[in-house]
Amino acid sequence: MWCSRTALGRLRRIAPCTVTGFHRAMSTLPKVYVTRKVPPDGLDILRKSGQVQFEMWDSDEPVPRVELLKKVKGCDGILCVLTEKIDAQLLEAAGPNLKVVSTMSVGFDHLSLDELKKSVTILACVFSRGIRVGYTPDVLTDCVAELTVALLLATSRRLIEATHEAGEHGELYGYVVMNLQTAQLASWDLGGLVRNGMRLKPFKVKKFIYTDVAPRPELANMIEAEYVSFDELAKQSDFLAVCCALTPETHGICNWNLFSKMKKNAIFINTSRGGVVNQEDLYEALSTGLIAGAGLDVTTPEPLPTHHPLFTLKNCVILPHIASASYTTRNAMSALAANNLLAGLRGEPMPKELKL
Ligand SMILES: O=C(O)C(=O)CO
Repeated sequence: MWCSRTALGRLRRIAPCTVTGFHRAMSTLPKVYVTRKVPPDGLDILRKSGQVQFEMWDSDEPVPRVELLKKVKGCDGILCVLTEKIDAQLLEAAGPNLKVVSTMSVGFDHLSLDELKKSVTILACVFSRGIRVGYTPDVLTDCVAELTVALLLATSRRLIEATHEAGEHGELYGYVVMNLQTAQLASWDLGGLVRNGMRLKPFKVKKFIYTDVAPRPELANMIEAEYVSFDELAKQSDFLAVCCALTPETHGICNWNLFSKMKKNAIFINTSRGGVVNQEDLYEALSTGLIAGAGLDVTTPEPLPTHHPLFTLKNCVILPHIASASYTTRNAMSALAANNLLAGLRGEPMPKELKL
């Protein structure tokens, strides 16, 4: 269904055989495909703008690739989420009208940036695709930090395991874990450490440490975090929370090299992207007691197949990528994604544009 705001402010289906003035006006509006049932605030912005006609994959499940390739044909804009690979094949399917890709996510590893800025040859003329990209940083960081803390506590206090024991035991006397008061909490994304650290400080964490491309004392001072090398980070942390973006540099960085340097009591948390972890190495580390536990909000692939070995481990808590899943946050993300899209189509600066 292609939709826009009518003169009466209502959505209507375009009947191809009844071409009225209204329909003619509609057909000149830029076409947008929305790849998921996005929360109401974003949809309202698109509808009320009167600026676009859009069709939406009206489901909480990802749009099948074949359908997506069909639907983007001739579109001026795409509003997507992180399950959609925006790559050469998709850009080819969309065709030369495509001007804006607006992703409702802070992560953009599903977008092939090289392809988006690439030059293409059409009828012997070379054109830069010049596609602009919007994304949604900041509006989800509190929600993600909240989930990171929840996952860290659930994993370290073995809450999921404990719920299964509750029917059989009173006080589980042998069930002891390390708590936060004696712990050193680490991350190699300082922004993430600060956001998580501020929430965990009242738990009386002993020390915060981080590594990054370089020390960032101003931000670090907010929680008195100490800059250490990657090796020291691995050796010293009791809790290691990964919050960095997935890039060629961070791909697979959490591997045997890291796990083998960590403490036996260490808890590993990942709320960034599954791709930063070598899952075979993580399985080995968890199943041989090299580290104590892992809490993963993200995996490769997503969803992780139910027969995956990580699911057999009691000391691995796996969630289905829900870090940003609160009503307020998802609405804010959808609103920002819609505003990015509309600004991009008007040729104006986007509220949050990714510089390509
Ligand atoms: O927005 C993103 O990139 C997320 O992964 C949200 O959890």
